[in-house]
Amino acid sequence: MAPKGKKNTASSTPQEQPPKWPPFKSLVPRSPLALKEILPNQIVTIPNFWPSSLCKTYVSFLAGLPLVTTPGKPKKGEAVRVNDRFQIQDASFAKRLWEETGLKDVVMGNVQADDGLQLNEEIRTQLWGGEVVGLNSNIRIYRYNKGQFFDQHYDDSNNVIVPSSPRDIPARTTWTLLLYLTSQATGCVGGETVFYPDPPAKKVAPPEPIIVDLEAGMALLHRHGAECMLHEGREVLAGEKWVIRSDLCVRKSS
Ligand SMILES: O=C(O)CCC(=O)C(=O)O
Ligand SMILES: [Fe+2]
Repeated sequence: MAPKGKKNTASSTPQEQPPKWPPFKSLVPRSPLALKEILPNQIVTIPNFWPSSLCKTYVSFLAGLPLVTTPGKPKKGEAVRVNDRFQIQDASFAKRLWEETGLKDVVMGNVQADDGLQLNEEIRTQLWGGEVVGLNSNIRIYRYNKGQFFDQHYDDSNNVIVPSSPRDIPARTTWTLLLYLTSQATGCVGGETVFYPDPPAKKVAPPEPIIVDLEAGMALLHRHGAECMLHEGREVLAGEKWVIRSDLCVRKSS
């Protein structure tokens, strides 16, 4: 699946001081979230992960952060990414996003809506690529204005540390997490995330791409690293697309 090149390794210098992120108080109490399978073992979504009120609060807040426009010309081997970005190492926000939003419960199968993907322990471990221990502290915020996009690329798996008590956990990232804060309903046209399955054999026409339309408050998870599918963030045609990005982390086997 993921050959060398076109990797999403571009990074801006992480900011020092974490922002004062708005609270998630509108998320409790709530009914259980559901995992929706888009492509087996590759793409799942969590519809209505955040209510639109929280998305709106976040977009207003994030617009005040010092976002940096990425250069149009990437370094060798990097995907063309034209958007405004803010990046921060924030273990405390990653922990809150994991534990206080219902994400941990739905990913670990502690709570599961009846209409969601039902997984047993073994299949769950296989799906996520190990024992999930939290989210990557590397939090990325993207804003795409009209004309901006993220060209076709693969996402890398990275070795990370997930802070924990009594001991920090050596981990690696296995799935990308994208949380969409805007959609057509908020005036954003275009900007879909599109996945390109590999053709089943050489000289065979590639399967239809999988187009995921933006939904404000929906989270999308997709497998990355060696089995990452080629994907892109399509050009935004009107309005603004806002995304919060992190990754699922699994315990590194020693
Ligand atoms: O913004 C999108 O739809 C895609 C983002 C993406 O591919 C990434 O963060 O690696
Ligand atoms: Fe990506």
